[in-house]
Amino acid sequence: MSRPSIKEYLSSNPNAVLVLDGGQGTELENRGIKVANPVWSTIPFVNESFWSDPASSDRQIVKEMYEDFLASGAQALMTVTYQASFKSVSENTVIKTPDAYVELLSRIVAFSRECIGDEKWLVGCIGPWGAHNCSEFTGEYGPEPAKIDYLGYFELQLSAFNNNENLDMIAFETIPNFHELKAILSWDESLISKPFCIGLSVHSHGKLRDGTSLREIGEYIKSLGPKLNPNFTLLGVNCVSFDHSHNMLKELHEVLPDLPLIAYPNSGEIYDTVQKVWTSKKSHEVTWDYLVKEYIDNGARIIGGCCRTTPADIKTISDSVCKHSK
Ligand code: MET
Ligand SMILES: [Zn+2]
Repeated sequence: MSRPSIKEYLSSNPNAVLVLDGGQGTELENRGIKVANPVWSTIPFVNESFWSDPASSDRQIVKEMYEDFLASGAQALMTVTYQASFKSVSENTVIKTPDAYVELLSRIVAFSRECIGDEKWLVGCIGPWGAHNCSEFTGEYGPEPAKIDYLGYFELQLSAFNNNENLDMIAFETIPNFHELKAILSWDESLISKPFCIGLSVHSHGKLRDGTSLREIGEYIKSLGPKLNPNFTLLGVNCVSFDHSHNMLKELHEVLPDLPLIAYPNSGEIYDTVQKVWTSKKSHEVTWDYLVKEYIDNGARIIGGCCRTTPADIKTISDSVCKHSK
């Protein structure tokens, strides 16, 4: 393997800030893939023609997306597996058995690795429990969120990713509910056996979608002390409001000054859930350059973009990271 462990790289290069890629799902949509279905951006991989037809246009589109993110300066790139839990895949596609599911994930990861080469870090993306019922931006997990079997939901995807040498890190993304976060943080090295990061889904007013304050989350993590899984590498926010994202990082950094943070907000556009379209209205009060500096000043070690951010955004981020990191 020609790249170092991402965790070791971050700890032995304390001033390094890595550039992540942008929103893969919406980028594939921009490039013509129809993602409006229960497995969202994973849909192209579910069709057998993706693998069997060398002229598959979806294959070409995914490849070109990675090429463009790489050319923009991304050093860590994510698999397109946000809505690819066993539940979502087995209930909504022809892939029904655990074996066939694990094979699907292994093919996706191998293909993504082929696209990005051996030098870059590949991050296995896992959406939240709420991704299967579209509650990741409300955090409303029903009357008894503490009783949900989070491990049962994640287990197969998690173990497939743990066992895949092509993956350098696992990312739990857009986590909107404190019970879910606590569950993930309770899993030891036998359950999460490689470096992992957690992106929180935070409302623009600065609280987790379920209303928990970021301070409370930080205090909770501190209270875990040595019980924390040593593979826990970064905490941060993803798919949050562009204009408010720096304040979220600041709050996390204040309470967890030694923990490396990760930030990848969305473009600032709003998703209209009725019309199922993104409003092109961006209310940018700040610029990427401003945000990147704020993120770095507040402990960010990985910076990228989430939904509706494009290779052009990643290029801007990458230039700002060069400018502001030491
Ligand atoms: C709803 S957030 C989605 C994050 C995921 N990494 C994607 O862009 O596909
Ligand atoms: Zn997103």
